[in-house]
Amino acid sequence: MNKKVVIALGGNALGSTLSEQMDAVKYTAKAIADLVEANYDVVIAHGNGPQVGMINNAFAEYGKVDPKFPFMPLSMCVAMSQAYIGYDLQNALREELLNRGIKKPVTSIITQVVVDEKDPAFARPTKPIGPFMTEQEAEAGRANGMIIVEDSGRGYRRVVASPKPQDIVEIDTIKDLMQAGQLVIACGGGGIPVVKEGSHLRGVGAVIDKDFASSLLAEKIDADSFVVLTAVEKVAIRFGKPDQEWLSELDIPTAETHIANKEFAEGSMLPKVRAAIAFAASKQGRKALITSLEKAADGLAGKTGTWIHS
Ligand SMILES: Nc1ncnc2c1ncn2[C@@H]1O[C@H](COP(=O)(O)OP(=O)(O)O)[C@@H](O)[C@H]1O
Ligand SMILES: NC(=O)OP(=O)(O)O
Repeated sequence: MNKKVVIALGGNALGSTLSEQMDAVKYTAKAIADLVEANYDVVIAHGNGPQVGMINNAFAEYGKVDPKFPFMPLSMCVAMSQAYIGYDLQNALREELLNRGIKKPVTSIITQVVVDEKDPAFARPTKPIGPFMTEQEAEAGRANGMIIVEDSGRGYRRVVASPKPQDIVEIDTIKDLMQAGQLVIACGGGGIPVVKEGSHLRGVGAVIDKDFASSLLAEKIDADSFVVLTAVEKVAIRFGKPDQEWLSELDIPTAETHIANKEFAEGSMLPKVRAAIAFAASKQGRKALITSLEKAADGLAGKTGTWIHS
């Protein structure tokens, strides 16, 4: 039986602009097609930080048409990001698989992810979205009600609430499509954040971390492995320092110690390690891998990357 793998694609797999994305997805499709050829049943999730901010900004004009929405709601912006990233990714994958003689339908699922309205994350926005800004742009954004923070000397960036994912509404559809042999793209941008109100699902203003949403997705489909693909081949301690040490494996207690020692940067490596721990802790034998897009196949073959296990 094929092994089930959930892949979380980071920013380098998609780029930040439309033209970067169109090029990046071709390269990304090759790395994923390699996994399909190696007989993994793959489900793909992806980020949307730059894209969801860009969509939100682009809709600033819309407020003039419909004063009820001075800003396009973030839930709507996440839905749009899922659609246009999914569209590019789906077509790049379809073409790459066809070129290799593999007949496998590729489908993007508009995915809603349930969050808790009482999640403390709503009171403490931390998720950076959109482009970097100058000080003047940041001032203008603040005047429009945005929360904008300075990002470690690199400029200013808008931050929004990022509640933890609780449930995946379309999970049965994802499972059915996998069962039917399809390559599924789901939980894009962490999923459209919704709260349950009886039978109604109400979109809320947040962007869920795609690493946490993909970890939950991996749990729900009972994946053999959860794989976070980012720009580095391995996780390091003392990252960027002269005595930096790349790690090939991490058990959960050691990972927790490194977290307590602030070895993993908040907003970049920390959520990945936490999401990997969540999957590895969810059931005996489950393992998570953090590696680069280029090394995905080698990583799954046990040759590289950082493996997180119980
Ligand atoms: N301890 C660490 N080990 C390895 N990389 C780290 C570490 N701390 C921070 N990083 C940085 O985190 C980046 C991954 O985070 P980010 O770029 O936000 O992810 P994404 O691929 O999801 O867009 C790496 O490329 C690396 O520059
Ligand atoms: N939603 C999300 O986590 O996007 P990024 O990975 O682009 O930050």
